[in-house]
Amino acid sequence: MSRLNMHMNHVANHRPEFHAVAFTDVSKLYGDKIALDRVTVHIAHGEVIGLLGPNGAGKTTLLEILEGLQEPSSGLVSIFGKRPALLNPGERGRIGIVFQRYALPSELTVGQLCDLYQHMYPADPDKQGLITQLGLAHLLTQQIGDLSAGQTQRLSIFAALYGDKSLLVLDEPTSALDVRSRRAVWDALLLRKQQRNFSGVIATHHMEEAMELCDRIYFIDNGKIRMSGNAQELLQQHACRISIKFTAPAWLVEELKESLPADAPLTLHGQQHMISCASHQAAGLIGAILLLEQTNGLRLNLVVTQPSLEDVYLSVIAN
Ligand SMILES: Nc1ncnc2c1ncn2[C@@H]1O[C@H](COP(=O)(O)OP(=O)(O)OP(=O)(O)O)[C@@H](O)[C@H]1O
Repeated sequence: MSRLNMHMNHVANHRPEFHAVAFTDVSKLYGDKIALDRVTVHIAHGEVIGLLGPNGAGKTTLLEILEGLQEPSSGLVSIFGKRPALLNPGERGRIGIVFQRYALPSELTVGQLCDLYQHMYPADPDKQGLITQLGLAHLLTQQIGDLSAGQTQRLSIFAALYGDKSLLVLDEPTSALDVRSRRAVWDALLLRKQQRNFSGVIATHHMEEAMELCDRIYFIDNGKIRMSGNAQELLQQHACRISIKFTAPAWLVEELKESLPADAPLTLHGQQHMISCASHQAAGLIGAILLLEQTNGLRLNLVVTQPSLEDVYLSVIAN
């Protein structure tokens, strides 16, 4: 990295206005419950981050602070260089939100709400395109109060994406969606991202969603950030183990056990045996099993599984 880049990074880390969102050393207490514990998350302009963590980890609390619905107990929060409470209506209008508890006006029809958004954001030319992409075209005359949970969620995503948005704050935006609708929403988000280059923060329980949509992923647990990076970095930082699964008669398993390294345990899962090993051990062990298969004329149904982001997550959260 050049000295100029290093200097710019240093300045950016200490000047919140250089980030779209700066969460610096933020804690939040509900009574004596610590929901966020000295959390620092900086989101660059045009960057979308993912928040992954178990139920009660603090994801919604972080998003609610960002939205100005909660005040932090300590620490600094800024959006485009300002405290959330000090944003003017115009600046607020450039934040697209999907919240679990955010209700749309149930007495309007879908079409009326979309028209209202067109009126609020007259410069956005693509109302019809977004309606079609999000699978809302056949629902325009339906009252919002009569929509299913997934249909309501797709309409909330329309409301978040439509208009000149600079920041998206999405809390489990596809939790109620079927597989096809979820992918349609991802496509719509990625397309708008290409066109608008907004920043964003997405809390989700879907690893695949985080990998598809986010430039960087934060694992949060018990109010603390445990790990962050892009998917590749997270996999590399955390040396996860490879699993080698096979079926074999007991005598062969006993034979194999004698040649296994002490740190590559063999366990039985139903009918399947599994060896969990470090990546540098995998090739040798696979070779040994294939040799046993060949010399004994057996079919051992060997399956090798590389660690996934979900494995990293589970192991980070378990620790
Ligand atoms: N208004 C509140 N009053 C008291 N405690 C709260 C309040 N809101 C959240 N909490 C607590 O703070 C912690 C963090 O909750 P939060 O809703 O931020 O978790 P989350 O990561 O979004 O969980 P989930 O994945 O289940 O949505 C939890 O222990 C929760 O019980």
